[in-house]
Amino acid sequence: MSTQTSVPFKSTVPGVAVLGAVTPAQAEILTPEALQFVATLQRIFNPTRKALMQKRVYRQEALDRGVLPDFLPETAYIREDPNWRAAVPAPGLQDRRVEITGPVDRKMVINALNSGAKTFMADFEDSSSPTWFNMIDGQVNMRDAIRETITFSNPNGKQYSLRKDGKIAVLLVRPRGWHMVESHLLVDGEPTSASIFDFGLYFFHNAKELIKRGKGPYFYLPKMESHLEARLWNDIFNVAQDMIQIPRGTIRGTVLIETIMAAFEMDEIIYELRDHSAGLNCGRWDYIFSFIKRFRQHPDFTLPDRSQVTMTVPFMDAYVRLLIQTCHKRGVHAMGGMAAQIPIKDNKAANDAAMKKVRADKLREVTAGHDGTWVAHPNLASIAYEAFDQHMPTPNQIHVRRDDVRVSRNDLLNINFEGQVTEEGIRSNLRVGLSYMRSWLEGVGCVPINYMMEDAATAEISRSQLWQWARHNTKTAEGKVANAQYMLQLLDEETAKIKKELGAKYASTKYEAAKAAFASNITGEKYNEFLTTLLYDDIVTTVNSAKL
Ligand SMILES: CC(=O)SCCNC(=O)CCNC(=O)[C@H](O)C(C)(C)COP(=O)(O)OP(=O)(O)OC[C@H]1O[C@@H](n2cnc3c(N)ncnc32)[C@H](O)[C@@H]1OP(=O)(O)O
Ligand SMILES: O=CC(=O)O
Ligand SMILES: [Mg+2]
Repeated sequence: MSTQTSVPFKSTVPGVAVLGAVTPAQAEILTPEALQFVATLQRIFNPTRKALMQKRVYRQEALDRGVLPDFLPETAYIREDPNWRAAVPAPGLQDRRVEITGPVDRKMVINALNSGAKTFMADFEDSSSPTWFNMIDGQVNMRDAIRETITFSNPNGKQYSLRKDGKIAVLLVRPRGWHMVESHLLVDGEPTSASIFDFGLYFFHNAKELIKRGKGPYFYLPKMESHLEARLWNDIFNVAQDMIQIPRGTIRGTVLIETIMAAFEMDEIIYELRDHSAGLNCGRWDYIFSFIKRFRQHPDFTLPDRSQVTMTVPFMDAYVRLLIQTCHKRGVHAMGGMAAQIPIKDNKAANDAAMKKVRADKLREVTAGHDGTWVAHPNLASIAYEAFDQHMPTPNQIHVRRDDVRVSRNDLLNINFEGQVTEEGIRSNLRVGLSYMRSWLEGVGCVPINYMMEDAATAEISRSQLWQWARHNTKTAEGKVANAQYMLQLLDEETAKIKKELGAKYASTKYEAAKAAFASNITGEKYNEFLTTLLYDDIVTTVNSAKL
């Protein structure tokens, strides 16, 4: 834990080097057996991971040439077969009407498990800055949470422990996506896949304990772009279960459909994972990001201000409907997503307006047919319960089939709706991007900005919109051309405002580093696939130089 001193760690496992310093508690995670387990998965599966990442590059080249996505002809037999079903919901996952999410920080893990939500998605991904400390400490926190020994003493004197009434949320874990590596663990001289690192350590230490306690190792699987990427997870699940000798099919994974490419492969993704599937989730924020990213070279796919890209615009509405229909056809949960509004403490009227938006979002989800939803903050759980309890009397509504729904390729790509790019929209994206990147570089992956939750996915939207608008010299509502020069001028102005607000404190923040990285991302020239991979080297803190 944070009060302990971190020291270098020497691995005794052949071919495995730990380059991050650890506290004594963190060292308990890095047992030779656990490191060997992760190394085995890495050796078997990392080549496939890398090949799949290369496929994404080729696919982008085709998109840039104008080959837009479509349902795959070669997997039509999977989509068109009405008879196959995925696994039945695992113990503790039948009723998921309210799921709280949050980073793997010790205090927040306790608060989330105590929040009254049905489940808690502990997030190594969008809401975590993947510093070595955060990632390895998160594993300590997961281990202690599962064994119900987790406690926390806040420096302000407040003590935290788990509630004793048996109403602790069921745990699901979201490992980092396929695109990330963990540079503090080398296997045969190469950084480990961050997905394999997060999954492997969590699974190795906790799978049997979870089963003993009547649940299982449950995951959320982020940012996939194809059913072949889902197949990779399924293969890993099979080998991991075999290695610790638990039955195949014990693991459950809920896949976030949060890329435009995956939207065309929903059936196939469930099919690949069918013995391990716990359904799909509408990862709305990454989905918007992906839409902008993948179509960024096409001026006719330019979206208006971020605030105008709501869940009811045609391409978002189509994606929701297709996801619910697909999940229920295959007997699995169709989970909703995250409203970005969070409680506002110092302004009742503003808080009421924000809560009204959350309520409307949850009502939309439950009446559309979702089986549950996400909340970003414990105080939002009751609003989500209200909507789902009123409209979903059963533990889920998987039995409600939506065979009447027809969603075509054109529907998934339909951006015919009113909207504008405004100077305020540009400034808002600049402030979000700058402030979020600053926090991320300082080790915090989810922050309130202007009373909204901002995380890696929402910041990516802001960054990518600016890039796309500059790339196509988009005209603003005020009649300006939003080219690179304009973006950089507004970036200077917004940074100056922040500098003035913070005064002397500014110098001790990472704002300048954030600004430098941001500036190179908003001119419409070189596009980086992810902000997180771009910035990752800046948070790497290796202490051992040994590269095996
Ligand atoms: C696009 C996506 O991927 S969405 C999923 C990823 N995003 C998330 O998971 C969002 C997680 N939420 C958060 O990180 C936070 O709620 C924030 C950053 C948005 C707001 O945080 P704050 O401003 O600190 O909230 P606030 O001050 O109101 O917190 C009050 C209490 O609730 C706790 N809390 C707030 N959010 C959470 C949460 N999601 N889980 C557990 N506890 C929480 C705080 O730790 C604090 O506890 P304390 O009173 O014991 O100190
Ligand atoms: O992970 C969720 C999202 O909206 O992105
Ligand atoms: Mg996401």
